[in-house]
Amino acid sequence: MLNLDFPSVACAACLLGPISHILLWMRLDLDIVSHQLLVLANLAVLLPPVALYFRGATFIDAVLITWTADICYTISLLTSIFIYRAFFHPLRSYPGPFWARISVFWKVKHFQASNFQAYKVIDDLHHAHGDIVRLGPRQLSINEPSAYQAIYGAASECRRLSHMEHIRKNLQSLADPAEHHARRKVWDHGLNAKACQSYLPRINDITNRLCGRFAGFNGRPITVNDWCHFYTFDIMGDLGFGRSYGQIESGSAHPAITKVQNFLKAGVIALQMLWIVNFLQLIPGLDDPMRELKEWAEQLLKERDERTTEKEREENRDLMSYVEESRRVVDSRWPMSDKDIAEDAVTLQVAGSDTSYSVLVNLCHYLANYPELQETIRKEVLGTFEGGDGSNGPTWSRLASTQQCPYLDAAVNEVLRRHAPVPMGTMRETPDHPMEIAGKVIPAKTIYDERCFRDADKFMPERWLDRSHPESRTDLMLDKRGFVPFSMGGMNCAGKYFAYMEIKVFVAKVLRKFEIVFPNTQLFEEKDGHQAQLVRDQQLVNGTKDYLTQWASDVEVCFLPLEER
Ligand code: HEM
Repeated sequence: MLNLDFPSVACAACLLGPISHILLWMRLDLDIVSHQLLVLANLAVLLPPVALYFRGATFIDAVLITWTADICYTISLLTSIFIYRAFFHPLRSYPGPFWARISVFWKVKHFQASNFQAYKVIDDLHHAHGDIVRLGPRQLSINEPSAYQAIYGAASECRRLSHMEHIRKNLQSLADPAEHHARRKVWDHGLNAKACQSYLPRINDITNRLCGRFAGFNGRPITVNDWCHFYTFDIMGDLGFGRSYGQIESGSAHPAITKVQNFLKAGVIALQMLWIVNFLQLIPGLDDPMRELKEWAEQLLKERDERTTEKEREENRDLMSYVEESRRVVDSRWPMSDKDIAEDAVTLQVAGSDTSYSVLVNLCHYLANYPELQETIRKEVLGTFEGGDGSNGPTWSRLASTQQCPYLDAAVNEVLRRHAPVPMGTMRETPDHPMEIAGKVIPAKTIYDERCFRDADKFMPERWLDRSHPESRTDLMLDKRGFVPFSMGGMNCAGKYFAYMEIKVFVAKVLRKFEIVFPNTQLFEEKDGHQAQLVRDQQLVNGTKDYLTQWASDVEVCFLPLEER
């Protein structure tokens, strides 16, 4: 019979904890190797008892000694991680909640407890601890505009988190700057000013259809959120695959899109613990809405190829026709499969719709809440339509002009400032060596979250007006570098131009046809004045959720038809 020395095994396991922490665990990216580690952990529980049994130990003794070793090892490893993260980690001098130093679970718990208003949790932390806060074991949040260039700028050494690519590989998750740059060039061709203008007739057409639906409500109150979602997704469907999702016509959400939205709700938590996503992906049959959307994107691309000839697609180019070009033009070092193209198609759908939608919802609120602003913008946009019945839409060069439509531009920017569609911004990681950011040396492999305006919590488009404008309030603009809704640098939003176009065409067409009012405007006007406007604005802000992209508060308004002008 094999003699087992329990105390010696327990002592050896306790020693192995800190040694393996220093030599192995601190060097591994746990988000990437999590499932291999899970397999190893299972083997560590199952194999030793079998080996010991065959070497003559009793089955009970073999199991007990393995469990003793596993438990001692786990406790000593966790203690070592705890002591290191709390007192010896290179980020130890940065302030923040104690438990946030120890585990990402602190953040996850507080994000969830805030009812998915993570930006408020982060804002409170900055008020309590200053501009740089330790938000996780190896994560800092930096609320200092002078740092943005160093973190996101084109010359920055910071990268996207490499483990994102291991979950899903698409343009938006690519960490390698060279591969990203090669693929991004193609997108830039499809989303530059010239290309966007070629999409204008299709955007006009979809906006006309939306206005037709609004007219059908005959001034009855509607919650605009769904309609703005239908609008932005239908536009992306049409421009992506040459086929709208038909949501404006049906008045109901496409099932695949509902799935994506549910997925994004979980995404804000999943992003903090990508190792869990790795595990979940291993479970066969587990519902994966993104996979479903990708398969469906592949199907739509196939149908589009069958429906149209290459020549037709070349004559009537849509966004996906540029993305598909990646296969031919991107360096052979990074070959692209049909699945990669479908991944990019999904990126286009989500990045292009779930962002602009919230800007439209919030704009509807402000236009209804500030009737004078609405009338000013209406006068501006009416001057951009040339004759006819307006169905061809406004002249883009006029609509885009900050000289001709200064308040429209200012209102859109003010909404983007106050209600960033990607509320927490995007994360970056320092390189393999420490670097200086905002006057501080930030250790290697640190992850950032990000976030300057007088009366920052007030909706004041005037802060955006050019100095030469009589209503300009440039005194409210302290540091424009704090305005980065589209991020910055070579990995910034590819669809910025498109987004401004879509939003401004929506406003121009809607204001030409309707007056936007709250259902109870009469009541408000009699009872209260500016104070009530501020209260309503604050309610709008308070109801905003962060599901990776912004989930706007419900906005109920009436579209009262105007005499054709
Ligand atoms: C108001 C609307 C929008 C906002 C605020 C916005 C914001 C953003 C942000 C913050 C990013 C992340 C950049 C980073 O990683 O640093 C991003 C990426 C991206 N956006 Fe937008 N976006 C908007 C609309 C659009 C539209 C309409 C499209 C497409 C037509 C689009 C396409 C993309 C793409 C393709 C990426 C990935 C870029 C890359 O990785 O190179 N976005 N956007």
